[in-house]
Amino acid sequence: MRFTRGRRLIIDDVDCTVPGGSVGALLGPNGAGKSTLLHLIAGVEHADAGAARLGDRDLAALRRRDRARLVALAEQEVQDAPGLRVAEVVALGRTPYLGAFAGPDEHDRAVVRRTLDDLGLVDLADREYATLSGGERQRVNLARAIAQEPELLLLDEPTNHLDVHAQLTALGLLRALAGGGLTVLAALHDLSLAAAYADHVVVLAEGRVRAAGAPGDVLTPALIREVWSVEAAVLEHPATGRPLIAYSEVAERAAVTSDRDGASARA
Ligand SMILES: Nc1ncnc2c1ncn2[C@@H]1O[C@H](COP(=O)(O)OP(=O)(O)OP(=O)(O)O)[C@@H](O)[C@H]1O
Repeated sequence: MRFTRGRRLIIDDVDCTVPGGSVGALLGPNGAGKSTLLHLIAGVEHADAGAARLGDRDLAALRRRDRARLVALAEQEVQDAPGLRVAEVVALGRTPYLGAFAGPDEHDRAVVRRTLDDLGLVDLADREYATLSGGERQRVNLARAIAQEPELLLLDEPTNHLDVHAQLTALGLLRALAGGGLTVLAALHDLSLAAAYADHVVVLAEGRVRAAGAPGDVLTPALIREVWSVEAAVLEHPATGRPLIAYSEVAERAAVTSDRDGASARA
């Protein structure tokens, strides 16, 4: 997939795959192109070349409503919720399933109730969305996307603003949903959190895939130094055995080269 803004190449022949029914983490420094890639997959932006596929379906070729039944995108802020209460914002996730003049049916209401419960939002259900704290809003945004019951769930920094308990709850829920067949792709900045919850990581740098694969294979000190310009040790979590990244200091900033030979995904 390729995408330019004006004359600037933002996404440069990115070719990556997230296995179905798994949690994928999209990693990379600020400005790497993570949000743009999520927008391209979700159909919010349109690629100059290439396509995002879910199985063998070209997502850009689908009608908007059909695509919304397959793909949900949760961003950090919901802009279109003036005066809406939390339960109403979450119920917006059911819009792709409603008939032209029909209201929500029992299944729609049950999905909203269950999702509010899963994300600890029952007590906030009647609160106005605009009055929520940053972390509360983040959970509502996530709930709205989950209530959409997509096959592919795209999340832009879903743990931003969340306290540790809420982070683990949200990522644990995503893992459970992936166990039921949902495919998740989440842009994350916390490498240890990604390593703890993702089956597959894709590292973007300057609009290109720098590496992709299992977290333990990809997140090496050398790659972290090269992509983020930070010195880090990669330890083993004593309880889970997952990679645990311990940063030590800022490294001299290395130029990201265009050599992609070392990448495990074709870029
Ligand atoms: N509307 C826009 N106009 C011009 N450039 C843009 C626009 N939106 C994004 N960009 C540029 O595209 C590049 C990729 O941005 P993007 O938001 O996808 O990065 P990101 O990896 O999500 O970054 P972050 O971690 O900071 O959220 C950046 O250089 C950004 O400045």
